[in-house]
Amino acid sequence: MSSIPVQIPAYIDANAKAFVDRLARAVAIPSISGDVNNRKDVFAMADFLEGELVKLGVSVKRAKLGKQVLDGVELELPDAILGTLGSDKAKKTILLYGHFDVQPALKSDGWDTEPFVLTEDPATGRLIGRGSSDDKGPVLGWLNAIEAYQKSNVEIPVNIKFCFEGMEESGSEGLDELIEAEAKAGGYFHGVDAVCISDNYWLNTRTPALTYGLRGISYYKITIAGPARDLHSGVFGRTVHEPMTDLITLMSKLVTPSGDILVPGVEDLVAPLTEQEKARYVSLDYSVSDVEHSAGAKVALSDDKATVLMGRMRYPSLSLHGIEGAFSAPGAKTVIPAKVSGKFSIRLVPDQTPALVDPLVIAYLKSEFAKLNTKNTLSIENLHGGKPWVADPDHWNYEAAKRATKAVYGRAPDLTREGGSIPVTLTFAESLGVNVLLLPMGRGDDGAHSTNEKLDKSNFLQGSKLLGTYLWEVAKS
Ligand SMILES: C[C@H](N)C(=O)N[C@@H](Cc1c[nH]cn1)C(=O)O
Ligand SMILES: [Zn+2]
Ligand SMILES: [Zn+2]
Repeated sequence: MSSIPVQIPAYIDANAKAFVDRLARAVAIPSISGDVNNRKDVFAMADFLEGELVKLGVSVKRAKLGKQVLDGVELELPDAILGTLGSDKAKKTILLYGHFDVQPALKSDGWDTEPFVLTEDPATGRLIGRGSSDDKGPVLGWLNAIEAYQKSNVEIPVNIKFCFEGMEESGSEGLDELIEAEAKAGGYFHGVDAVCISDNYWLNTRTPALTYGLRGISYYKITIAGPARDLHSGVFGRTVHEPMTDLITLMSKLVTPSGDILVPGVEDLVAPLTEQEKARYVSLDYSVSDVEHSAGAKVALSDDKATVLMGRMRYPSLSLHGIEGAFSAPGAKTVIPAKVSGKFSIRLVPDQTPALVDPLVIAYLKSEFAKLNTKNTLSIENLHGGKPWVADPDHWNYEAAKRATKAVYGRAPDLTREGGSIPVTLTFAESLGVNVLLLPMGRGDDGAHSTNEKLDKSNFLQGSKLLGTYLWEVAKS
């Protein structure tokens, strides 16, 4: 069988500057889905992407997803962008999903450069900016690949459906319902043969990967309130129940410093490990120094590679994210905050689901709060959730991606499970009844969600070739 015509990768190399410039224009739009003040930017990013798709001849339909209440403000959810390119009955139809929203980023968080100015470091070839790796680079990678086919006068060998959303970093609100409706007969996604998502990362900085699992998530906000207003600690200290003291005590009961989850019953739901499965982690191209390199410090929980990998891929984790309402500015303000909210999430693995885990968490928080004998009040909210997902890595969709990886990178990919979450992955798999493949573009040290997020220019270009080659190979399956 034929290989992808050489003009396609050659076009990508020859147009590297234009592709990086387009990524810079995308990064410049601060499309932070979790911030009320940036909702207009998420819409601007949808407009930008729609414009770029239309230039490629994609027929675009914007799907309204309704409204949400965020920080007490009612907001329109960003439109999802659905698209179609090709409708040849003789070809397979591949659905591509990605997201155009990003995590928050402020220079003062510790960035070396402006987060929304894509900055190329000539020494390392890094393209630094929020969303460069997660997920604007990969989304534009699909567009680069399609443009390369068209400008090389090579027919795209599959029909393509697009589903790009602007709420992935905030729980994909509204998208499950859309996917379920559009999967039905006559719907936009009906007839799709397989799904491909480029929205995660290699395990390390050397080996391309295909990913066949994701952890789910349950995200909680617990609020403790008491005094009618913030108080002077000299006047009220040791005089009133302090919400911050209650909150810190409660949050300290959730997880041990070595990562064990203390909520009774949560770890018991985890599917048992088999020797066969353990062997897969042992064989992956990975070492503890890879996690230390990505984290930027020697802080791994274990010196054993398989234990570290399983901590990310097949065991749940509970992370404490932040406290809203607490004093956090510079200086030494002597305040007793009147109301504070702690935020934490649990990454879920088979056989855990939010429906099974949430009641355990809520019952435990209530019982631990009762032990504090405080007169303050506790309220618990579940901000969003999603189930874990695991696919068959021997499916033809994966076999096509393995061939594409070999063709572009000259080596076989690592088969990985990702510690992060893309909740709609399972929705696609279940409602369409097809295989879903995760085909990452960036490296393990990209720093998604972190300061100085980057995408290596070589990953952007080689990754665009990989996505184009995958479309070529999957047509042959
Ligand atoms: C893996 C993907 N690129 C990603 O970053 N997903 C987010 C999804 C999420 C869930 N709650 C908030 N964001 C993640 O895993 O954190
Ligand atoms: Zn992402
Ligand atoms: Zn993300």
